[in-house]
Amino acid sequence: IRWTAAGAALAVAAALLVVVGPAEAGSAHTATGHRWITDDQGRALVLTGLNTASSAKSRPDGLPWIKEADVQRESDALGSDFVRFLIQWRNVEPKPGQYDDGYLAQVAERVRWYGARGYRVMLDLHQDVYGPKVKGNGAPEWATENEGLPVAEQGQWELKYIEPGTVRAFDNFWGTRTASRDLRAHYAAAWAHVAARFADDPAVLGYDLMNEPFGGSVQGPAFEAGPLAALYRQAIAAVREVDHDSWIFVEPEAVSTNWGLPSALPYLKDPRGDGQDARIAYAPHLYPLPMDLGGGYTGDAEKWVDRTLTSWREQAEKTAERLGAPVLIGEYGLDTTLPGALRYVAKVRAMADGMGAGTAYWSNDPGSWAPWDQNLKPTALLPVLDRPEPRAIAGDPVAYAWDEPSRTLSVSWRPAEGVRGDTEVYLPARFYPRGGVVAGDGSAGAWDANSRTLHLTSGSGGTVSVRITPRA
Ligand SMILES: CN(C)c1ccc(C(=O)NC[C@H]2N[C@H](CO)[C@@H](O)[C@@H]2O)cc1
Repeated sequence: IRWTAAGAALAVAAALLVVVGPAEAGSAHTATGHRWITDDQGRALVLTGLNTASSAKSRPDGLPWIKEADVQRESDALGSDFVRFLIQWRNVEPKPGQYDDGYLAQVAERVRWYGARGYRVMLDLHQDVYGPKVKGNGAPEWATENEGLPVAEQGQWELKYIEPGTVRAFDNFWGTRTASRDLRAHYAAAWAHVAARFADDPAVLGYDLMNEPFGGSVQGPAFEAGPLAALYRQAIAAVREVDHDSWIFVEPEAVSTNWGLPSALPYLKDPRGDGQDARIAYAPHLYPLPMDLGGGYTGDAEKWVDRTLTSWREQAEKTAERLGAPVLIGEYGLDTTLPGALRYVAKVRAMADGMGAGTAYWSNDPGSWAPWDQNLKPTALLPVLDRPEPRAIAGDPVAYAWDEPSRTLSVSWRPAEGVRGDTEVYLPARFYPRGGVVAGDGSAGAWDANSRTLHLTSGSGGTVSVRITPRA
């Protein structure tokens, strides 16, 4: 396959043909239509944050660019409470069966920086284009069996995925060909080693088993329901041997679902249990192809992106329902200097609110995609990401939404048996300089000016619905 604009446009058309019609806010698939990641008080968590960091892909130490002060700055600037933290297999297992615990200690130190500020951390065993030996990142050289086949440099990095050497390396990993060793067993064992290290770390929420999986010469449902599901089952079993409680996040094949095409990922059983006891979460990425093709969110590109968003949500909710899983959008983002880019980001956040999905923006690396520039000064993106949001909802969430024109954050929930504590919402200074005024049910509890969090009690009745506006 050669990814041409025409071919990609065809993919978009195919994606949009599967649209059954917009999943309206308030449809069965919004907040009360799925499971939630909950805290130790049983509260539903709305996880909001960034990916940290793309720089880990290329740094020899496999670590992000940040220092502890950068975590403090993010917390002060965005009020975020979640981070998708990239780690590299090449650093976890530099030699077959030999693990670098010094690397994991470095990772643990950064996890501590986030945990000390109330963040929950998802560890993402990240790859793009398999690994350095085939001009990508992620896998160690010893696990890259490209059999001498070439990988030519490409003007568009994505095209390296379909170079002969890359496809061969993936085929040997997935067992589509017979590799010299069982690479999937090594991958699962590496995850078991990481999970054993972080199983008792209170800041680590869970593990994202593989970034943007690619099936090599096997694509689509044959890949997702075949080798990918098999690897996930192997890794889930390995992790559960050493870590009973962390959440395990699974991603679909990227090349189609990023754009709103369906996933064929099947239900993945958690040895921990079924239903409410299972802790498998669905973590798709969102990158509408029309935006890549059209360069922004205006005119025709905006129309096509909107149709892609509708299709993407429909497909993500269908897959999450099949998996019995909460949804966390593991990546969304763009060059925010593109026309209409900030309206797009705001739209994605509003869609995530309607889905009851967490979000991790791609990425925190200083530059035109990020909330800060190369001098760590705020970009125009920062105020778009720094918006009011529930953080923890003390019951079964019904809906929540931010309306910027009226400066109103609406939150409603049904108190639930066994759920303790208040509903907590983040109110950024830019909209709520003196805190918030609560109208509706429930009463405003303590205002924590330090974390800019308003606590809402649930009262003793049925559904609680509140609207929070700025205090004059
Ligand atoms: C051809 N294939 C397999 C392909 C094409 C395009 C992407 C992609 O844009 N991914 C979106 C972002 N995600 C990564 C990090 O996970 C970033 O580098 C991409 O911008 C992925 C795969």
